[in-house]
Amino acid sequence: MVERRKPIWVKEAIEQVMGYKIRGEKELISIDDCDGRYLAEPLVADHDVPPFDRSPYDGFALRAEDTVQASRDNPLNIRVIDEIGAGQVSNKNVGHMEAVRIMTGAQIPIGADCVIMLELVQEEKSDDGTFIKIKRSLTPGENISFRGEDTIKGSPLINQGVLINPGIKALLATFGYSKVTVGKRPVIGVIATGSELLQPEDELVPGKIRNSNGFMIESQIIRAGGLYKRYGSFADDLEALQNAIETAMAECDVVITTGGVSVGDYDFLPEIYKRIGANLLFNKIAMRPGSVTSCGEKDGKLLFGLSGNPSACYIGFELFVRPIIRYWLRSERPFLRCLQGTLNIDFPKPNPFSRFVRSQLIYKDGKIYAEPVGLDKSGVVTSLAWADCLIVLPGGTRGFQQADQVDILLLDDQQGSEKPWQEAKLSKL
Ligand SMILES: Nc1nc2c(c(=O)[nH]1)N[C@H]1C(S)=C(S)[C@@H](COP(=O)(O)OP(=O)(O)OC[C@H]3O[C@@H](n4cnc5c(N)ncnc54)[C@H](O)[C@@H]3O)O[C@H]1N2
Ligand code: MOO
Ligand SMILES: [Mg+2]
Repeated sequence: MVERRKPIWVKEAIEQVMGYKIRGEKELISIDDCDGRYLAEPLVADHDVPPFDRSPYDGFALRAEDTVQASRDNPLNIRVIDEIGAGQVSNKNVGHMEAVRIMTGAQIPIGADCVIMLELVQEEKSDDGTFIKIKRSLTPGENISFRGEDTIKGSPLINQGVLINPGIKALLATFGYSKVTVGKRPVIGVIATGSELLQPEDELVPGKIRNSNGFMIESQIIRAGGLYKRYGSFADDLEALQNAIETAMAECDVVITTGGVSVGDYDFLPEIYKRIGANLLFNKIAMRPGSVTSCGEKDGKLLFGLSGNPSACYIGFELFVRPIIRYWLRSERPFLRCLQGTLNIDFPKPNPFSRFVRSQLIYKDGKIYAEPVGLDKSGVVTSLAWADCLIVLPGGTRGFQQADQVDILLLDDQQGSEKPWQEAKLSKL
């Protein structure tokens, strides 16, 4: 008699997994290597930016009070007493009816309180020196980028656990972080199971397919911010598989297998959980696809048994493994971000369980829509390539119509969410 498994809610499965979440260690790395990494300490401005009052234009720095009488009919002559480019500092004090020729980015000289652009003055050189003719008045502070106008010393800028993007990298350089403290990446072991599996370079032969899940999971690990360790694919051989899993559990922070978790004759994962003495957190979840997604814990480490069906495998990773990786990387927002939007087409399939539909986001007339992509079957692989979100359709519903409001989980988003999306429990388990 085949065992009957008791399903649990997705929300509960996430809670069970997060019961074993771990914050990873920190490491100090070169700024050159920080792309794609997560800040392990908050970034605080340790000085004002800009650090001095500076000119935003190529022009002349002068005193506004000297220009009060200037007009088209009454141009005033102002003596140019110095010239500075960015990086230079004038040692002259700008006095009455004096100006310093200044380039964009240069520090405003003492005495000056405004800048006029080069295009707005006429420059005249004579034996008596260089003068500019000013035909308009200026106000104090005009055309000055003030010290601290971007950010002031002590301002919190970026939280820990945030992905270092090009803008954050610019801040690291601005504040002198030639080395940066980031979260050490968890090493996730990846094991594909199945006697039908070939390598990408292998020719197809009858009955066999290429291992796509292994590569997909590795890519999902990278997207989540972790490191993968590839153990390759294994035939459905209990002893060999158990060996590989035990080795991976010893060498990695988390281990993922794909395939072999259901009730088939060659689905050996359930037996392996028993044999290695893992504490089985769940082996059935009220969701589609991915209902067979399993997870065990051994000595504080998680062993995820993702489905062999590509779409189920993909979704199992995003819902359960991703938050573990993001939490490890010190994120305060490890879960998928959820938006509410409008279903763009009918989806008539009834849902006994919560359904996660591979979909694409669409922005139309200022509103958010989502539309399923490809065939909605667990064994389908192609739709994954087009999906940038998952529409969540609650279980216990009889299908959905165009214009219904739905929850949408974002797949490529880096911001994340503090909490998992709110699962609607409309059906009975
Ligand atoms: N009698 C039942 N049969 C099945 C049930 C059930 O409840 N009772 N559940 C079905 C559901 S739902 C799913 S999902 C699958 C899960 O199967 P497994 O996780 O045991 O995976 P496999 O049997 O090894 O493979 C399933 C499918 O996926 C293909 N596969 C496997 N690994 C890969 C890979 N690395 N890359 C690409 N494709 C892979 C494999 O060839 C099979 O076609 O069980 C249902 N059956
Ligand atoms: O777990 Mo299966 O993917 O529900 O189809
Ligand atoms: Mg199976």
